Amino acid sequence: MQIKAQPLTAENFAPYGDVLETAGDPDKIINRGMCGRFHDRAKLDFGPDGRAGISLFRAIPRDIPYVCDLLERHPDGSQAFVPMSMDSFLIIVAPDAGGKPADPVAFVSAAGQAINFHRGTWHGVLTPLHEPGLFAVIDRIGDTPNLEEVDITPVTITI
Ligand SMILES: NC(=O)N[C@@H](O)C(=O)O
Ligand code: NI
Repeated sequence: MQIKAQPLTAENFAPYGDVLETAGDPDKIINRGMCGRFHDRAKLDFGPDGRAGISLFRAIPRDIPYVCDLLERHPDGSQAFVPMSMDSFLIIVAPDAGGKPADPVAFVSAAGQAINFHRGTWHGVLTPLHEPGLFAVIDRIGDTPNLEEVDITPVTITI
């Protein structure tokens, strides 16, 4: 199967998670007028037994077309990917169909956008498209594995 990644927007990503971006006016002007705060823009969820963690990922950029043959989800918490460079990256998600992923959907972010997968969202692993592939990842730290992985029929993704 081949799919084309669509531009990432808050609307088209809403079934899967949140898009973090400084679009429009800030919610608050702070720091004596020197900073706009886009306040509380993601639904973070770490479950009753977990806690929030920030990790840094340095991932190898992928070439396009990109073949995705694995999806995963985190049943116990959300996961946010925040690029530490002004580069686009590839986001692959899929609706759930009886505990397995349905056909995937792909998005490509604009520079300056970040995402937060809601708890349990089927997704491809972090997929940078440019060096340095450096991201801050905010997700659940806890005692459970919090990871379900599923091999899928390979999907070729273009942009
Ligand atoms: N496993 C891990 O830390 N990362 C994955 O969850 C991922 O989505 O990249
Ligand atoms: Ni993940």
